[in-house]
Amino acid sequence: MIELENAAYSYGGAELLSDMSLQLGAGSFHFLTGPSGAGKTTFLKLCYAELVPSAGTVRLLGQDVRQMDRDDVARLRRRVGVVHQDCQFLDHLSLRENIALPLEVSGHDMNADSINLDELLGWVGLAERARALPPELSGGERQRAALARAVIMSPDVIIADEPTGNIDWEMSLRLLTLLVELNKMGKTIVIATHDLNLIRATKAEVSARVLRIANRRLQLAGSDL
Ligand SMILES: Nc1ncnc2c1ncn2[C@@H]1O[C@H](COP(=O)(O)OP(=O)(O)OP(=O)(O)O)[C@@H](O)[C@H]1O
Repeated sequence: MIELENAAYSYGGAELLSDMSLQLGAGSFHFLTGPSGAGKTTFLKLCYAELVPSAGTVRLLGQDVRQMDRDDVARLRRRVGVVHQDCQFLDHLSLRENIALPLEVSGHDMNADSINLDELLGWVGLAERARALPPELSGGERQRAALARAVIMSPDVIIADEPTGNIDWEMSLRLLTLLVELNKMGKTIVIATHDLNLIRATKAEVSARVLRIANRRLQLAGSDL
């Protein structure tokens, strides 16, 4: 699904991530940890072709990101769902409209479409909040809405950047349960998190690999977490 071969990334000439080689296979579940500023968000952006490596190669769904044109990137956006760290919404649209936005932007006929928005809202526990405006939502509701928006196109890969950043433990577990469910449906999952307890709590549910960024390198963390 995602392959890195000696990939590196530099901001303004200073190398932040160096010599990363790794394969994230179809249906795999990966956590990504590392100190603040280590480059987790940057790594994820390389994984969903928001950034292009400054050296080496990143292949997403078999395609070299450096060789993608705008159409390729647009196609790819439908197959890779991203939960962003700040989960921004359009404040003047309801929660339901925000979640449906990726469908509308990609020209789906909302009436003819088989995707059941109400079912998705129910799955993330937000059926009752469908008409609420984003500023009226709690942190946990926003995070679950962001997940619903990321999966509405039925992507093969879901990349989540600190999806439990601003929510309590119980809600974090609930959100993670949703991601585990998606993985059991065959989706490839990559989650950046600081929260090692969350990783530990997931171990019983799913066979996840833990990646760590340290000293500009990507490493596989040991089993001592
Ligand atoms: N667009 C940019 N231009 C220049 N430097 C940047 C840019 N984006 C990020 N950086 C720098 O790259 C480093 C890594 O940032 P990144 O957001 O990838 O780290 P992170 O591990 O996700 O951090 P956190 O855990 O705090 O979210 C930081 O020092 C950041 O300031």
